[in-house]
Amino acid sequence: MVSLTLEQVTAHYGKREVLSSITTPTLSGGQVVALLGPNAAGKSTLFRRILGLLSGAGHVRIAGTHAERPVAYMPQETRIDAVLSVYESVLLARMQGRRLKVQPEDLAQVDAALDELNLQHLAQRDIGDLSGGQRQLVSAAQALVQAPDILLLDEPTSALDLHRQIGLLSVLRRLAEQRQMLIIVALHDLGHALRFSDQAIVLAGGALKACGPTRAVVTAELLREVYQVEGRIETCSRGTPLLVVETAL
Ligand SMILES: Nc1ncnc2c1ncn2[C@@H]1O[C@H](COP(=O)(O)OP(=O)(O)OP(=O)(O)O)[C@@H](O)[C@H]1O
Repeated sequence: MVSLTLEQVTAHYGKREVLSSITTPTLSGGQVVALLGPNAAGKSTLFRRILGLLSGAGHVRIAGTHAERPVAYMPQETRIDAVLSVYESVLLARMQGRRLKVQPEDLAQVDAALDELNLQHLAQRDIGDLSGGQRQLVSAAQALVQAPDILLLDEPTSALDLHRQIGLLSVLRRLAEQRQMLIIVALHDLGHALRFSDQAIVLAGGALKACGPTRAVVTAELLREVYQVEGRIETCSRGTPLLVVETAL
């Protein structure tokens, strides 16, 4: 099974160090990990560092994969390319780094990604004509279609309505289990993190504040210290954790 371990990982833009010595326990496939932290905490930077797009000290150790490209990434910004249809853009994402000749398996993966995210009805539309939320789902499909062992998604629900936020996070949770993928998803909604993630990594000011089971990590103390918000976590009658926010400090 795939696993990811960060050992004293740093990252810098020019001379400015943005991540300071991040070390995590080994994160294994089959689970969803929420990457949490306030604006500018370093979440996107950590994703870029894991992908090898930024340099820095320490080690990003990935084990248990034989895939040519084990990690797929959905960036925060969704690019627009008006000359491609949705189907073509997802196929293009699939073909990156592969043979140029499209195989039946590639087309099957495109259909599967579009089906998973309920995007088949948009398949022939120009990607530049889509709404912001539709574009965000297509971007998720472009990452999913690569059938990675590790999937990194940077705020994939920020443009989605509530129904689609829950839909996407439910799909991710199921796929993590079915495909034994390790899915790391940057989120600002701590309620979603509590409901849909197994583990949480919390960054603040480029440093690791906490890493562990989400319910143990997302506490009233964390809300106060990291988010400057007074609140509490309750459990509803069905056992689902609920975030109750009282006031910003
Ligand atoms: N390309 C860049 N060049 C220089 N500094 C950058 C660059 N990208 C990000 N930074 C800085 O690195 C720090 C961390 O930014 P990052 O985008 O990783 O935060 P984040 O946790 O993803 O934030 P948000 O929740 O607002 O998306 C910030 O201080 C930011 O200004």
